Amino acid sequence: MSQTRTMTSKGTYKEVYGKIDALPFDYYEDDDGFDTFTDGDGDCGCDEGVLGCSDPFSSEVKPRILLMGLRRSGKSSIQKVVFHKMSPNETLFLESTNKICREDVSNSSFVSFQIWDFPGQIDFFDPTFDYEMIFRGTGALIFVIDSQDDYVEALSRLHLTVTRAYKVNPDINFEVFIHKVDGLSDDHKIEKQSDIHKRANDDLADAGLERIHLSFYLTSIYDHSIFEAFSKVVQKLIPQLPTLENLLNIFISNSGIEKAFLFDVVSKIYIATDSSPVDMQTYELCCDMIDVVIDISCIYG
Ligand SMILES: Nc1nc2c(ncn2[C@@H]2O[C@H](COP(=O)(O)OP(=O)(O)OP(=O)(O)O)[C@@H](O)[C@H]2O)c(=O)[nH]1
Repeated sequence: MSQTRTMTSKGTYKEVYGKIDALPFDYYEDDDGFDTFTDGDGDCGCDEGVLGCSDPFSSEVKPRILLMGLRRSGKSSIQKVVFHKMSPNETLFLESTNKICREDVSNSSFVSFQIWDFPGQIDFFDPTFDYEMIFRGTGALIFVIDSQDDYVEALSRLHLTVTRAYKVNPDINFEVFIHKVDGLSDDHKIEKQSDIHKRANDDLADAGLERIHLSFYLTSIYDHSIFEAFSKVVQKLIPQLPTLENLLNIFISNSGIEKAFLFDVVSKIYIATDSSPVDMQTYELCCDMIDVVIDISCIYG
């Protein structure tokens, strides 16, 4: 199969498929029908010692996280900011995604999954798309809604996506990111969240599908909310989570430490925490401390 696989300095692998209409049926087969390109950052090569990527081309099946939503809702920005450390302002210059972009995130034995970024404009329910294959191997479907835009169309697309996906694979975790909330006041945020929550659940109830559970998050790439939301999405895909939580509970009760997070240092998502509630300020402080440690280790390392 003609495809490009590159590794960025952040420990992520990326495969880009040229033509989305070539993806479905022969996805895993050799096929020269794919156009290819790299991620363009010229940032290839695996720094094995730092990132611990012992087997970069392992064929092991990883949980799949899909990023879906209307055009310009912010899907690629989320991926770039969380996994490529792109600064939020740089996302203003991102071009629209017109190809399904699949990326392996393999930072540690716990953080190992694939992200599939879908172009906003595709109709993946077109009969030529093998959406069954896509949903069958999916662990989480993140649907991004631009909260600064009118979200009527986004809600109907969300409903369509979720109902189709659920029929194929009822085990998918459905995660809705109410995104770009940086432009909203606190009251407005809560208002939008409850409105979107209500409308999305009403649509499901009308279709007799109230058993489908949607989780909602208020997110923005301009603060830590996107990292926190992604942390929660990833945690649901980690089978060892209860054990990790228990270990952290034991750790804080024996050490007198107030709060413990187990971080993926590369992305700054936390893969587990003890069972006391997460206070956003503590999480932000820990993220900043990680940055300080990395900066200092760069100076002296
Ligand atoms: N204010 C604000 N703008 C954001 C946020 N996230 C993304 N954006 C902006 O939204 C615009 C679209 O972002 P993209 O990431 O290209 O959107 P996309 O969903 O990948 O778009 P397609 O590739 O066309 O499907 C960019 O100008 C981003 O800077 C956010 O949290 N807040």
